[in-house]
Amino acid sequence: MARLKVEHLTFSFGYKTILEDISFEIHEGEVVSVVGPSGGGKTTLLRLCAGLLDRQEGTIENSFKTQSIAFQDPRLLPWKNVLDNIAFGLKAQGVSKKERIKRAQEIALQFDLEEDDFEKFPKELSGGMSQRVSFARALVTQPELLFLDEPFSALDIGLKRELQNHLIELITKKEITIFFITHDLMEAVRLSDKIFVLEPDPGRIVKTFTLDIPQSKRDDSYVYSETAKLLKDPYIIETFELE
Ligand SMILES: Nc1ncnc2c1ncn2[C@@H]1O[C@H](COP(=O)(O)OP(=O)(O)OP(=O)(O)O)[C@@H](O)[C@H]1O
Repeated sequence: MARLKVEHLTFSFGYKTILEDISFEIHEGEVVSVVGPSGGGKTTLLRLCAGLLDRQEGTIENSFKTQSIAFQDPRLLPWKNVLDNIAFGLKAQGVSKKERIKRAQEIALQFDLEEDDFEKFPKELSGGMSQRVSFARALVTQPELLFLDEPFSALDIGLKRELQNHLIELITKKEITIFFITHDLMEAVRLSDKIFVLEPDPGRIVKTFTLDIPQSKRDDSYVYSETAKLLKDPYIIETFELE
């Protein structure tokens, strides 16, 4: 079974230690989120795990065969149109041009992008549309492991829910493993099997919450009541400085 295994990871920018002695495992089919205050090192941890930053101390073993990432800012290629942006990762997989366009069109329509938008360039898109293109680009390659860095934060509630539901479908079909970071405890409760609390200065995982009910069965009242419980947890109170 594929897994991401992190052991004793410590990382500094210059003299500032950002992450200290982080260890955890993510197994195939799991959804794991990291919550914590701004500047606590969440993005740094995700970038290290995704191989976008060079490790300093500790080890990271990633045995997933394919992975992709969606960031908070969409990072689309300005010289490519919507479909070509979505299809970008498929080219590297050796998928034919015809098939790339077909798959990009299918996922674009699933994410409520319209045919009229397919030829548009990033500068012609709204923030929400760009987010959907970025999310579609990350999913079109059907990655085994998906890294998400606050991908829903700039979206309106309806769109956020729609994309979350799309992920929940993939999670329910056991088609994906997800590691994501968020400020939003409700989002973490809606989607995660495990939630790590990252306390800052330097970043350490101080608590892990486990949610046992399948994501597809978590209705709003479950999400609200579990989030309310989390908000009373001493580690959450301390980490987010709620008092
Ligand atoms: N390239 C860099 N060079 C120097 N310092 C950096 C760099 N990137 C991030 N940092 C610092 O590392 C710390 C952790 O940043 P990081 O972006 O990982 O936090 P975060 O928890 O993801 O924050 P946010 O939720 O605001 O995105 C911050 O103090 C930040 O200023």
